[in-house]
Amino acid sequence: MTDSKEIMFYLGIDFGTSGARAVVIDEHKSILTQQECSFDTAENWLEQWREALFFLLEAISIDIRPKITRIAINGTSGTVLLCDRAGYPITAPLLYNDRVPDPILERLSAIAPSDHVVQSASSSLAKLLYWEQENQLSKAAYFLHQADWLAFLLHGQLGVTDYHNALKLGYDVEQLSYPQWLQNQPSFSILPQVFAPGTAIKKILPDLVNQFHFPTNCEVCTGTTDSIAAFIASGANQPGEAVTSLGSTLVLKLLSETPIQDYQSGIYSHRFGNLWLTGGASNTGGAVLKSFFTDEELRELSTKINPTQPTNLDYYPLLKSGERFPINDPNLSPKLTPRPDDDVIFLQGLLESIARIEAQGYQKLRELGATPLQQVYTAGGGAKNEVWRRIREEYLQVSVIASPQTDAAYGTAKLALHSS
Ligand SMILES: Nc1ncnc2c1ncn2[C@@H]1O[C@H](COP(=O)(O)OP(=O)(O)O)[C@@H](O)[C@H]1O
Ligand SMILES: O=C(CO)[C@H](O)[C@H](O)COP(=O)(O)O
Repeated sequence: MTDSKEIMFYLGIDFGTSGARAVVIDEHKSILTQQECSFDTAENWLEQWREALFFLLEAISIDIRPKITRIAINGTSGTVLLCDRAGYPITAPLLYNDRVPDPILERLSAIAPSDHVVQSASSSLAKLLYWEQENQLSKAAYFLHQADWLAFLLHGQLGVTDYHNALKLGYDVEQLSYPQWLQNQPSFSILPQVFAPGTAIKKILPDLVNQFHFPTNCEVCTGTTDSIAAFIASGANQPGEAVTSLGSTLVLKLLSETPIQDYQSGIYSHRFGNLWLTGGASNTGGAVLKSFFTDEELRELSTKINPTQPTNLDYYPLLKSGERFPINDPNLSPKLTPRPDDDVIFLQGLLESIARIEAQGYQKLRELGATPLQQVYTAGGGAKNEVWRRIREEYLQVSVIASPQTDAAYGTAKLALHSS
């Protein structure tokens, strides 16, 4: 197989909550192919991720693969694992929504600043401390994020991450270094070295060149998180532009000239070039809708909703107690009653309530000094719901448009395209 010097394609792979997707683009950001697969069960995650990765590579046409010169992968933010010197996982991963037991929170508050984003039972650092307490670290050589480990399967390089994934581990994205309080921890030696998202790290492994016919100069880059990938996909790039991801969870990201950090409301800021992606992730979202309705029912029932007649049902849709944003309260209870007999009205109440939480989130960002909201793009499974878009426009009082591209994998392919 000869390497192609003229034509260069870029592959982005998104590992979301319910499945994985791959998108290949050319230098003009036009999509050449899209592939996807879903995860079958909520167990054996590492095996499922590995299989999904290689399934997606195989699914990309043999005509396209030899021209892919850069690959980047995004994962869910806060999904982490421990592995040994050879990259073999020595624990099952802890997922983005897994929570550590309460005593770990006391350890966290003893070592990290009180208003830091790591002060959460689901932060990456909380998970590291949990494993430390469980005596897992003596066998571990590397603490990695999901995206780091999947990239390792392609380039063979361990101990590397990006500063989007590393934020919830405690990496200081303003100073671009690990803070001293983290460097003082005994587990510091197993933390990954941090690069800008989309940095080319290493060429793809020779075995994979042979197996999949990638060019020998194909580089694997550092990745990002799923929500930031969806933001990049949207094309939003001006302060005041925001992307709401209506996936399993509700995630808000507003591009701001100033970073915002507020523990009480679960707000934090990712570095985004010279700007800041401010926002937070709520536990409400599509997973709650899915617990009541199939996708088909959501589509059907939504067409019967009259958005000009609000229900005034005041729900707080959660699968279980605990909220992160716009109220950071691990004990906040779900509120899903009263349930009307008519499913159309019930769904409308759920959609309105999630829209209200979204509006409260943007309002909070404004109060704390973020660049005022101008326009909202929408990504994720809920983006295709037109009646929800209209309901949300009412609550947000700015225009709400479906992202021209909503696929996180497309955003990650763009990251690979712009990589250094
Ligand atoms: N028509 C619809 N209206 C609102 N939500 C929907 C609709 N169809 C699917 N969803 C929601 O989209 C979610 C899946 O979105 P997706 O972006 O694939 O999530 P993730 O990658 O976070 O798992 C599901 O939880 C489902 O409830
Ligand atoms: O619910 C989540 C699944 O990944 C994350 O918490 C959400 O994506 C936000 O994380 P980040 O701001 O780091 O991208």
